[in-house]
Amino acid sequence: MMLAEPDQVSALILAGGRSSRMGTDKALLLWKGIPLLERVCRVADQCCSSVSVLTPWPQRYQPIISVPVQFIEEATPQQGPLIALGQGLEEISSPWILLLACDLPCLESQLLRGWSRKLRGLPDPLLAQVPYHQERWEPLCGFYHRRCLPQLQSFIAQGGRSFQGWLEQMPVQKLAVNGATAAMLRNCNTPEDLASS
Ligand SMILES: Nc1nc2c(ncn2[C@@H]2O[C@H](COP(=O)(O)OP(=O)(O)OP(=O)(O)O)[C@@H](O)[C@H]2O)c(=O)[nH]1
Ligand SMILES: [Mg+2]
Repeated sequence: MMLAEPDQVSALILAGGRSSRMGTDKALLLWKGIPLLERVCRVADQCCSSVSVLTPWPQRYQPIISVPVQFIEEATPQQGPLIALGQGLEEISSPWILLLACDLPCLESQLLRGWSRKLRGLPDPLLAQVPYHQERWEPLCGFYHRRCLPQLQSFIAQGGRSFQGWLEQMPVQKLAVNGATAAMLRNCNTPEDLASS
C-alpha cells in the first residue's frame, strides 16, 4: 500500500450492479485467470491508502479478495452508482475517494497514481477530477472530494440519478484521455467486451 501524500485517496469499488448485459455477475468473471473484482482491488491497493468495496453481497466476494479490503454493505441496493457514491462519501472519511467500477480489466496503478498526484495542485473550488472522453465523463474511474457530498445529496433529493447530469453542474477538473488511458478505461459490459479486452 502507498499513501498518496499529502492528498490521501481511498478507493471505493462498486460491486453491486445487476450485470444484466453480461448475464452473470461480472465481478466474479475471470480475466486472465483473475476475477474482475479482485483485479481492480489489487490495482487500488497499489495506489490508494485504503480500499473499500460497496456491495449488497460482501459474503459472495470475501473469498476471492486477497488484498486488505473493507466491505461496506449497501444500504439501498441497486439504486445505481450515484446513490452508491453518496453512501461511500458518508462512510469513508479520507479527503478524496477514487471511485472505481469492478469491470475495468485494464486498470493501471501507475496511471492512477499520476492522476492522484494532480489532486495536489487542484484549486480549492474544484470538488472532483474525472476523465472526460468523447464528450462524456467517465465517472467510474474518477476522484471525488468529501466536500461533494452536500451537492450530491441535494441533486439526489431532487430526483437526480444521472452521473453525467450531476457532473455537468459540478466544479470538476477534466482529465484528458489519450490512447493509453482510453484503453485503461475500457469496461466490460457484455461477454463480447470481455472476450475482446
Ligand atoms: N454498489 C453498487 N454498484 C453498482 C450499482 N449499479 C452499478 N454498479 C456498479 O457500477 C459499475 C458499472 O456499472 P455497469 O457497467 O452499468 O454494471 P451493471 O449495472 O452491473 O450492468 P448492467 O446491468 O449491464 O448495466 C459496476 O462495477 C457495477 O457493479 C449499484 O446500485 N450499487
Ligand atoms: Mg460498465
